[in-house]
Amino acid sequence: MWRGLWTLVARAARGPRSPRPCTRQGSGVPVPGSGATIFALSSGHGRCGIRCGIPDLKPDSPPSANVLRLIGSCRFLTPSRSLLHVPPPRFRTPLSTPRLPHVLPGLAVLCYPEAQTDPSRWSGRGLNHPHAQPMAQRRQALRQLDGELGHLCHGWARTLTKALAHVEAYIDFGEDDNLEEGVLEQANSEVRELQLALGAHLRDARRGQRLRSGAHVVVAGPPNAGKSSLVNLLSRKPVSIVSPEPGTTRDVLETPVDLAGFPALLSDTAGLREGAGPVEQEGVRRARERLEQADLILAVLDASDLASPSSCNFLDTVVAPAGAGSPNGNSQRLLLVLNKSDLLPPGGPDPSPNLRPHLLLSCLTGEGLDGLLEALRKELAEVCGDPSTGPPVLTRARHQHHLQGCLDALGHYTQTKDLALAAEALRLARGHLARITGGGGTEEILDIIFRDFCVGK
Ligand SMILES: Nc1nc2c(ncn2[C@@H]2O[C@H](COP(=O)(O)OP(=O)(O)OP(=O)(O)O)[C@@H](O)[C@H]2O)c(=O)[nH]1
Ligand SMILES: [Mg+2]
Repeated sequence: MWRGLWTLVARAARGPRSPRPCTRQGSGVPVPGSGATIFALSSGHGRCGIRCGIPDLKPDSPPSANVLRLIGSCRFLTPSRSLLHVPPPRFRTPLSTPRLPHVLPGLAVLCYPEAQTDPSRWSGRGLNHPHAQPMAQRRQALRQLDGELGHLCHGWARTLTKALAHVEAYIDFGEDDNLEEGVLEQANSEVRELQLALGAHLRDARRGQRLRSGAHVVVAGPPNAGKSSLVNLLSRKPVSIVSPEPGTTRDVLETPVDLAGFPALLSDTAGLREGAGPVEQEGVRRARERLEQADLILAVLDASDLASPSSCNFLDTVVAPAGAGSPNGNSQRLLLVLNKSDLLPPGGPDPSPNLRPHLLLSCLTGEGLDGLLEALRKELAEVCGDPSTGPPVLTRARHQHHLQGCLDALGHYTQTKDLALAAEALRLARGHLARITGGGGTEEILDIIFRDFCVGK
């Protein structure tokens, strides 16, 4: 299988855009040629890929050891699965990552369908899946890899181990060895602080999930406002049919996109209006359903047609409630976009001074797109959590599961009156953290007991 892979790599590298030949690196079996190809296995939802690049080999500067080690570890591809060669010009470039300083823009991408690998093994090393690597995801993954979340968990684990050791010491030596007063109270207060910290962190978990899977951004508005044009503009591909005929889009069309550095699932929807035929009505029903699930609504109106009944109806039924907050207290995020600004008189007054804050855009000319992307970046940073500023968020279900298990066990600790059961709850809690951080063995507990108390001496 590797021979086949390398043949493809070498063939890609020998193409017209890649004058340099390749040699195999990392596994010891050379591929004819004098240069060197570095590739990186990467993965994402549903498929993964291999990205190839020619390293910038300076005479006294070999490719980084990281690269070579990764090549040696590419063990997820199995011979039974076929490789799909995506030829130029569909290269995914540039291949510039902080961890691979020697790799130049990629020569080829070998996409590998239906990979059943654990994405977390590869994403975040600067080698993410070629179609799913918005900056925010990459930053978040790098921060997790660099250990920010790890440091946090290790800190919690240390606190918990100490509390457990002190409770154990109290049970085993409390009467005979005259442990200092307040040992239990101290453990209780540390556990309470830990509960607060874990609870706060877990509340961020949904944001982490959005960062991993993409925020749901729904484009909605009255017919003919330019919703599909906007979806095509943001996704930079013709996802939806655009036509001057109102009611062109009738179903929900989804496309994954990188929106201002954040991963998002962008949905185009049918124009909201009453009294259309049954097919369009079904489209409208689906659009409304999708709106309810949106993390962020991109509400699009025709700036030159704000007084039409469909525009007014949309403002009343979708835009106003989102701004005012829903009955259950969760107001939906919404960005109001007035499209077709090119149809307004140049330099004229704002067409709608009484509307809530809005952005003027022309999908036709692209004017206003930068402002929209900046507004999207701010909104999505709120929705997903901005990995460059906020605390590291939980993007992995496994971490979330164990932190929740730890928190539940701490809840039992605080509730039970039986000291033996309380210690068992702490042990359980520590076990959950150990699944993330490792450690948590008996030696650690004993070390703390003998360090902190004058027992058995
Ligand atoms: N002048 C101008 N025309 C635009 C602009 N954006 C879209 N259009 C035109 O408006 C018409 C409708 O655009 P669509 O993107 O199909 O609108 P839609 O909201 O998806 O329409 P439905 O799917 O029917 O609800 C098309 O003829 C577009 O070319 C714009 O910024 N300026
Ligand atoms: Mg449309």
